[in-house]
Amino acid sequence: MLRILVSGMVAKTHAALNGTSLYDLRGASALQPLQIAEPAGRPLGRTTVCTADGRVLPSVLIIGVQKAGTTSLYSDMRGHLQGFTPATAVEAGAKSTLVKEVHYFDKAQRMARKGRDFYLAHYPPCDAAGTSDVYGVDATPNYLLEAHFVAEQMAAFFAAHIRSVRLLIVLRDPTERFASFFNHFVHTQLETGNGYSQASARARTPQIDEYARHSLERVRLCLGWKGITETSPRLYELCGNIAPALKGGLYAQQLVTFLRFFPPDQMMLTTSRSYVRDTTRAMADVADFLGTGLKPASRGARLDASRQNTATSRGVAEKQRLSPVLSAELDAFYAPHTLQLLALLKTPQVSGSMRSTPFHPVTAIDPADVGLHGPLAPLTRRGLQ
Ligand SMILES: Nc1ncnc2c1ncn2[C@@H]1O[C@H](COP(=O)(O)OS(=O)(=O)O)[C@@H](OP(=O)(O)O)[C@H]1O
Repeated sequence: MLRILVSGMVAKTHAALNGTSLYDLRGASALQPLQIAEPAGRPLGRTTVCTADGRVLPSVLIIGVQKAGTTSLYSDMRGHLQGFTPATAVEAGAKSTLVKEVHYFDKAQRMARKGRDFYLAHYPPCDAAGTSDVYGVDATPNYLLEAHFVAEQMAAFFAAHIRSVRLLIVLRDPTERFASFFNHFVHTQLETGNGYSQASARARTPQIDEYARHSLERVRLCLGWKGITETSPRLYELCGNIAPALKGGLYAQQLVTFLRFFPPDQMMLTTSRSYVRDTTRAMADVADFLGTGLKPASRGARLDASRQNTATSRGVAEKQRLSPVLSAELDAFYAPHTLQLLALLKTPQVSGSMRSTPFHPVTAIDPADVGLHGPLAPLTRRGLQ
């Protein structure tokens, strides 16, 4: 099964590595200027932004990290923040009325075929939403993972109104994230039989160590083809697609890509460990960042810190754990990239304005929360741009 997976990835990756664009968005309505009722370039504030046809413009985007607790964060924000309007599924045939992941900016074909109106149709009319203080939200954690494509599309979509957007990111120890991603993937395959029968999926369930080893091997092969080293900041861009599970933890380059388009004062970071350690504080920080208030705690209401959406919790598949050896190998693989992340967060342009909580100021970040164990090597910004 691993081979089936890998060959699919390779086909995609070859297209990406050869520099060919898989999709052509020219002429798509996705790229036409967005018409907003208010003057362009309004500063960050706490009033609803309405499109010219009277819809709430999504302005709060939880862009990552996939498998870092974004479902809990989204749920807590819905339950505890004032004026927080989730996306509503108005697509014909949609079964649910609430959507966490709209998946627009990461789906080139969807953007090209369905266009901007499809995206905006997920948000309520301003009249219905109330007079002010309403934030449309799109919580699609894949956006950060696919930063090289998404950031530019998103910036083009918001265009002159880019200052209305706030981006939230939860970081997680990349090795832990890798394991969570793997278990999620196995669970999805077993549940849906995606691409092959459930029986055959069960018989061929990949083992997490084998998968990790294979991912590392494939990336190393790619590094050879590309003539770069394992510590290169270009690894994400040049070899990321060859091993999506590994790519997900290369946070520095994902953030750098977004920072090319979005000012850091519109971005807020937290870590899953910090969020779980003190969820109430994290939520207060999110409220502060968005300029909104916390809803008065209703009786029985509680933050969602205990929520787990693992494969095991749904009883579908047993969650696999990495062996200490593979866990250490992944830690070593990620270490230079995490050092780049910490260096990025300490650069004056970023640390001076990015809302990083609860490790504010940025220098107070606990390296262990993002997977760095042991003494820190001197931080370097080299090659980050
Ligand atoms: N409150 C809280 N406390 C501890 N752990 C939590 C919490 N909320 C989410 N999680 C863990 O986060 C993982 C799921 O992350 P996401 O919700 O971002 O997944 S997804 O990308 O939306 O599929 C998944 O991690 P794993 O259990 O390691 O798979 C969840 O268990």
